[in-house]
Amino acid sequence: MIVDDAARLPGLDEILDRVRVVAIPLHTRFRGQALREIALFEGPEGWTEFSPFLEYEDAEAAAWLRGAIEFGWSPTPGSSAGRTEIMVNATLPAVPADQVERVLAHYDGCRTVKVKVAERGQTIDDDVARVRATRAMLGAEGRIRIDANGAWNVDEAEHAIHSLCEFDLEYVEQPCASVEELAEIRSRVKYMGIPIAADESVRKASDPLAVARAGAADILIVKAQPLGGVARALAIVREAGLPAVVSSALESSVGIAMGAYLAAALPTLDYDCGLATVDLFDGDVVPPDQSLVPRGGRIPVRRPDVDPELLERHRAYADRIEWWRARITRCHALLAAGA
Ligand SMILES: O=C(O)CCC(=O)c1ccccc1C(=O)O
Ligand SMILES: [Mg+2]
Repeated sequence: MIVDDAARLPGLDEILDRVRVVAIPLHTRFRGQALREIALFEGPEGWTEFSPFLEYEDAEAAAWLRGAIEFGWSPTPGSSAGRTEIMVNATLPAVPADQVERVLAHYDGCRTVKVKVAERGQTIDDDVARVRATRAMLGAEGRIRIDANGAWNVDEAEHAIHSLCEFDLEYVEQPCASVEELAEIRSRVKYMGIPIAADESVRKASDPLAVARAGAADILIVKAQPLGGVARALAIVREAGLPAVVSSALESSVGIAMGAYLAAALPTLDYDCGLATVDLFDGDVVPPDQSLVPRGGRIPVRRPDVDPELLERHRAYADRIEWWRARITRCHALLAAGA
């Protein structure tokens, strides 16, 4: 255990009495999904979000519940260096090149774009066309990072990085699935000066520090909710001793706020954060003046107020609400048992 979790675990009823479940449509499919289901509840410190993806097992989802509880029940994390705004990147799903302009038009003023690559059913030519179109839109000064979500083997990753390096990549996120493969691809492309970032190898690993210990990445991607909260994410960054990029998990403005506080609390923040994904939604749970969609490439560091009317407008169907209540019950039991 790398942090003492000072916060007590609230009782299950305390959570279930307050939980609201919403389903928010996406204007562009992401991870194959066109609808995002999210559970929200209000703790003594404010609203918080629990939104592990539907297919995740309870053991993994329980870490997200720990993160959600921390944000609702622990004092709001303090900011480092007086940061009150966070610079964020646009996130571009693996769309055809002719849709790049339409999707990026949703993001106001982002100088950095993360391009999703290696989508199942697509080829490297699709990735090259998408990244080329992104570079054409951003101009020479924009920053482009790519994220393969571990889909390539080492040879595929090497070929892909060679094919994409002409577009000047800031870093390559999770090109391969395992820590061993990451270490191998990192050493193969080191001469090109393109850093390797680890995402799933941190947030899905039984040991989030293994990737740093193995020298398998140059950069850590950290996400508050999946890592069990801001305090745990900060501890991982501290112990890993690597530069960190704060990202998120396709959350509403409430979950994004958790990420904004993590970004604000980091001692150094050299990279734009993956906290702009509310722009992929057709709807939110907070009023427009409270929203954490980026303006001028930045989001504010604050807890947004939830709008009860929007909770109602996006309310999930009764069977889905029951499903989420059962999931919260199981994950709470895992946390209570010391998971
Ligand atoms: O980092 C970003 O730009 C946005 C967040 C993002 O890409 C993401 C969102 C949901 C699930 C997985 C991922 C990912 O980084 O792989
Ligand atoms: Mg990623």
